[in-house]
Amino acid sequence: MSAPLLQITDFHLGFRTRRGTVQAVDGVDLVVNEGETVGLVGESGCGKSATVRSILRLLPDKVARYGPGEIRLNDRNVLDLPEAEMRRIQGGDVAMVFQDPMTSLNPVMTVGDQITEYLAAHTDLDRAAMRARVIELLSMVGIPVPEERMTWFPHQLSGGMRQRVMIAMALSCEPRLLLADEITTALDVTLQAQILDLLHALSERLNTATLLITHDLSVVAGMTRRVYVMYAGQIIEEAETDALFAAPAMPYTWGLLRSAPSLDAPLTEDLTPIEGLPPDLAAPPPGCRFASRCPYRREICQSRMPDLRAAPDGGTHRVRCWGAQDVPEGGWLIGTDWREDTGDPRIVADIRAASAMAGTES
Ligand SMILES: Nc1ncnc2c1ncn2[C@@H]1O[C@H](COP(=O)(O)OP(=O)(O)OP(=O)(O)O)[C@@H](O)[C@H]1O
Repeated sequence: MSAPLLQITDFHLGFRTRRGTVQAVDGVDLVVNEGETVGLVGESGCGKSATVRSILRLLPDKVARYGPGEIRLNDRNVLDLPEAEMRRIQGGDVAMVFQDPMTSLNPVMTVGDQITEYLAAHTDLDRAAMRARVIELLSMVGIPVPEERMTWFPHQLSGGMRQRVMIAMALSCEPRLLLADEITTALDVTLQAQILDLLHALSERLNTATLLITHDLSVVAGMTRRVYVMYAGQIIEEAETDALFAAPAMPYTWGLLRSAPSLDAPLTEDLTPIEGLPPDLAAPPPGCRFASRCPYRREICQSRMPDLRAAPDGGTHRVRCWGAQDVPEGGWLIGTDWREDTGDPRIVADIRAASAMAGTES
């Protein structure tokens, strides 16, 4: 069997700060296969961006310390590649789209010139062919009258249009892997759905694998087949997306589901945020990193870190939680029905609704 397109193995990343090393990524394993769309979900500050930017080595050299661990792209460890080779990969095999197109687009260049410049750096098309390609790309992402819009500056376009331009640019060289970091966070709900639909359609058409990074679990429903949930620098749960929605095995994931707006709930319904704050990554606690916020914590949770192991529903579902593992050290603290034991029918109903949504749309 050939190696996965992207294989991250026991990857660590530290930031040097005056307070010591902030261990932003702490032993992450993650795989994206050719043509596959995978989600990476977690609250702000959990290390999603740090993980994803490490794939292209985009973090500031002065403060970032990569490793130990490996990030293999096409079976080559990017952490060992020379700078020139990394530049070839950026925008070639791998492209990235960020949350805020205004900071990624040049405000004093027309969008047409920016895409042309990108194409010139990565292809050997002549000027006429590049112009035709720019028009084709803009119309591919649904920008009307592309011949005219390519002469516009970023500030003349709406937020949704700017995000479409970024997607056009990222896909212009038909990358094998697209890294999409919170690309819909700044958009309203209707635009979010449009951009996600567009990305879904284009990545299928071009057979581009996508790593979709978001703090919002509802974004991955219907978009991804598999999802990784990250917390305080670690993967704490991974599963097929519909399995995760049907039976989140870790109280943190369950909390994320409760705090995400459910598409069919009335707008007046309160969301339930997860109480408390993540730990300081410069001095993480010895046990489970979610323990201080977890309503189900026991002694072992605070003193010993659980490994990522098979979840109760089996298959490829894995979870880093003492309460959801069948282990002699103290598993089944919570019991298999703990999600329903809370007596809050709304929570269970929400999980079921989300699961049904994932089931119908995946
Ligand atoms: N340049 C830096 N120097 C020091 N610490 C940093 C730096 N960049 C990020 N961090 C820290 O690393 C941790 C992970 O940050 P990261 O940006 O990867 O999180 P995230 O999950 O992507 O959140 P967000 O969605 O808000 O970007 C955080 O604790 C953050 O404060």
